[in-house]
Order: sequence, then C-alpha cells, then structure tokens
Amino acid sequence: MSLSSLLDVPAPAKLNLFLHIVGRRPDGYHLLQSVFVLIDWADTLHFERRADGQLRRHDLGPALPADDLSLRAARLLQARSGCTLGADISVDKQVPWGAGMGGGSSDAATTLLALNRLWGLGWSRAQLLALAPALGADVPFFVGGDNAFVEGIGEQLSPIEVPAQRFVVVKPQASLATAEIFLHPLLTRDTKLSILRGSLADTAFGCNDLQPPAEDRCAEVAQVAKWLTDRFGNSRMTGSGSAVFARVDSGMNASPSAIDLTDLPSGWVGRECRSLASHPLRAWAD
Ligand SMILES: C[C@@](CO)(OP(=O)(O)O)[C@H](O)COP(=O)(O)OP(=O)(O)OC[C@H]1O[C@@H](n2ccc(N)nc2=O)[C@H](O)[C@@H]1O
Ligand SMILES: Nc1ncnc2c1ncn2[C@@H]1O[C@H](COP(=O)(O)OP(=O)(O)O)[C@@H](O)[C@H]1O
Repeated sequence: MSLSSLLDVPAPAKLNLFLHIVGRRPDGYHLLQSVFVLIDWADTLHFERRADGQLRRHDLGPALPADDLSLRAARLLQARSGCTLGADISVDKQVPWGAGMGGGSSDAATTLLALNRLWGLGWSRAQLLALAPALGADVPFFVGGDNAFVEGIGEQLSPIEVPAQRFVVVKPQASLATAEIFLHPLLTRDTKLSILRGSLADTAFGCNDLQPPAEDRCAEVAQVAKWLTDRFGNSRMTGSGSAVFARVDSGMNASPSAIDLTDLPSGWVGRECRSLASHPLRAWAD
C-alpha cells in the first residue's frame, strides 16, 4: 500500500473569546459577531482510501451518531466531486460534544481537507468553503483554518492574529444542544455591533450572549464558571456551552505548576490548552 493512501490528522477544537448576538435572519438563524480561536484539544482522524467507493466510519473512542459529521462531510464531498473512491474513517474522539467547542464541526472540516488530498481532487479552499455551511454554521471557520473574527451566521470570516495564549477549559457533566440555547427566552439579540480591530482578540473583550440562557438552562454552567473564577480570576462560556474556559496566561496563575485539575468535581472534564496559530492542515488547500 502506498503511503498516500493513509492519513492521520488532528481535528482541533475552538473557543469563542466573545460571542455577541447582533440580530436574526428571517429564517430564524442568528447573526453573530465572535472571535474564534483554535486550541490544541483535538480529535484524531485516520483515513484509509478505499477503491470500492464505500464510506465507513469506525469509532476508536466513544460511539458517535451513526450519521456523524465526518461521514456527512465525506458523503457530501464524494457526491459533489463525483469521486468514485471511498474511505475508512476512524475517529479517535477526544473533544467533548455538546460543549460549544465545535468538535463535530472540526471533524467535518478536517474530513473535507483530508479527503481532498487522499482522493487527489485538487479542490481549492474556496470550493471546500462552498460546501461547509450545509454541514453546520461552525464548519466554514474550521475549513478556513485561521483564527478569525466571524460574522453572519458563521460564514463571514476575517482572519486575525491572536497572541499565543493558555487556557483552562472545563466541561461539566451536562451537555447542551445549540438550538435550545438560541431559542431561550433570556437570549438578547441586539448587542451593539463591534468594529473589527486588534483589541477584539483580547480575551477580556465583550461577553458571550449565550451564557445567561445556558446558565438558566443548566446550573452546572454557572458552577463551572465559579470554579474557574475562584481559581483563575476569570471565566467565560464558549459557543452555546456547556464548556467554560479561563485565561491562565497572566497574573498570579502564570506558572504551569499553579494549574492543578486533580480536584475537578466528578463527571467534569478539563484540560490546560494552548491556542494554535492555525489549523494544522491550513496548508492543504489554497
Ligand atoms: C453559536 C455557535 C458558536 O460557535 O455555537 P457552538 O455550536 O459552537 O456551541 C455556532 O455558530 C453554532 O454552530 P453549529 O453548532 O455548527 O450550529 P448548526 O448545527 O448550524 O445549528 C444548530 C441550530 O442552532 C441554531 N443556530 C445556529 C447558528 C446560528 N448562527 N443561529 C442559530 O439560530 C439553529 O436553530 C440551528 O438549527
Ligand atoms: N463527529 C462528531 N463529533 C461530535 N459530535 C457530533 C459529531 N457528529 C455529529 N455530532 C452531533 O453534533 C452535536 C454537536 O457537536 P459538536 O460540534 O461537537 O458540539 P458543539 O455544538 O457543542 O460545538 C453533538 O451533540 C452530536 O450529537
């Protein structure tokens, strides 16, 4: 078997440094402004080319939905490109789901980037980006591959440089469904528009408008936020939750030895994470 018939690639998660809801489209989707930052908490996807055209997924970690986002992305690319090749896709799931960390969306985007190479399609980034919104509002960001100021429902990407940062990210036992948080009566939809400038990449800028509804829906979100604020002096929910992060790159908690996650309450998962400058497959499409 030639080397190029196998690929092993990371699918990194993201954090929303802030997330403002600034309006709503006639179809009910919400217009947002947000800074999305890639982090080094990642799934690993293994791809093996198949000559028979079949697409099969194998779960190396926890079981995923039968029609998961990596498989949906593979089917979409196969159908749109007319490619007669298939793939075995093995997913080592490390990123918690229902967490606002975009793990499923990253799996979908990473699958588009990887199969484009494995199948020798030679599609441009713009062609792959055109497929992305049909897979989910977060998928264009991961296909773009750069940390970004994001507008619209997630399809308008302005790459920005985000200073290297460290975070502690904690997800409580409860998971949250994105659609439920967007429909919550406590959600405000009229946050003032921000103008893109350097300070938008500051982790202290703005807020997450989805956090009050998420805390109302799920008491554990507020508990995680308090747990992090007590230890690191700051906290903010990412996406539609339920994970919450704290910056640990400044102040008295700057030393790695100060980060101790051994006392996480039972059922919570947490890690120290670093921001990434870009998706590790950023160079795989122009
Ligand atoms: C709000 C964010 C921020 O990153 O939340 P997280 O999913 O990361 O938590 C995302 O844009 C979410 O993206 P994604 O998770 O891909 O959402 P989708 O599957 O497209 O949408 C799930 C549901 O959320 C609602 N939705 C989603 C995005 C949006 N801008 N407005 C919405 O109202 C819609 O009801 C939609 O049916
Ligand atoms: N490969 C996948 N990884 C994780 N979740 C997936 C995947 N495929 C489909 N899903 C479904 O998508 C939902 C949202 O997943 P994900 O993008 O990880 O979370 P979030 O919306 O919290 O950022 C999950 O609850 C799960 O049911």
